[in-house]
Amino acid sequence: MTDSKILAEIKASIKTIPDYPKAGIQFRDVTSLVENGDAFAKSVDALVEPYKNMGITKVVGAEARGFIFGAAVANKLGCGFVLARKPNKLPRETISQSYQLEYGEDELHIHKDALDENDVILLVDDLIATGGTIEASVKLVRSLGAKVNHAAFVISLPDLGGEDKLKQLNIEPFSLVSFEGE
Ligand SMILES: O=P(O)(O)OC[C@H]1O[C@H](OP(=O)(O)OP(=O)(O)O)[C@H](O)[C@@H]1O
Ligand SMILES: Nc1ncnc2[nH]cnc12
Repeated sequence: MTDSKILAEIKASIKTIPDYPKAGIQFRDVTSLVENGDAFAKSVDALVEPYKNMGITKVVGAEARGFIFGAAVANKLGCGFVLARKPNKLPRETISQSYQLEYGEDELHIHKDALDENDVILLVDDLIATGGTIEASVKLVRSLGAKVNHAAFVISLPDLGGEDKLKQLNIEPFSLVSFEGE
């Protein structure tokens, strides 16, 4: 368990931008955390901690902010990192899944040969809001036969219901900091 003082430092490093990218959205900007070397290192350590002895074979992270933390967590766990990318970015054969966001809709692709039934996956992203992105990632991973029951985030926005959606998919969510009613 990461110390609450460290978690408070991590939270304080995240800037909030009102009305970005649309009116009414409180944008929780993880770039300000990543720009702070100490907060970035502590965030990655805290994300890795619960998964050290869980037999994770690969981390999956979604473009673009999921790449930052997903790759760092995979490296610390000593496993591979699989990129879930927006359309027309991956060169080999892919499968795809469309999804809704807090402020739009999109589609994620994953290489068909990146995972198989022997893989145990940890999903990593910077933030969970509606859960649309991570639900699409769960569907992609499971449709390739890999096992996934855990997802880790730096930031949770519980008011948007994403963590509840994940529990219905039999995914245990874990997040470092939460912005609720703020
Ligand atoms: O829980 P959700 O409602 O799906 O929202 C969370 C997702 O939204 C953001 O990504 P975005 O699609 O804005 O793309 P980016 O990483 O390229 O900025 C964020 O990095 C998460 O992946
Ligand atoms: N409110 C928010 N802040 C930052 N990233 C987001 N992705 C979806 N909702 C977001």
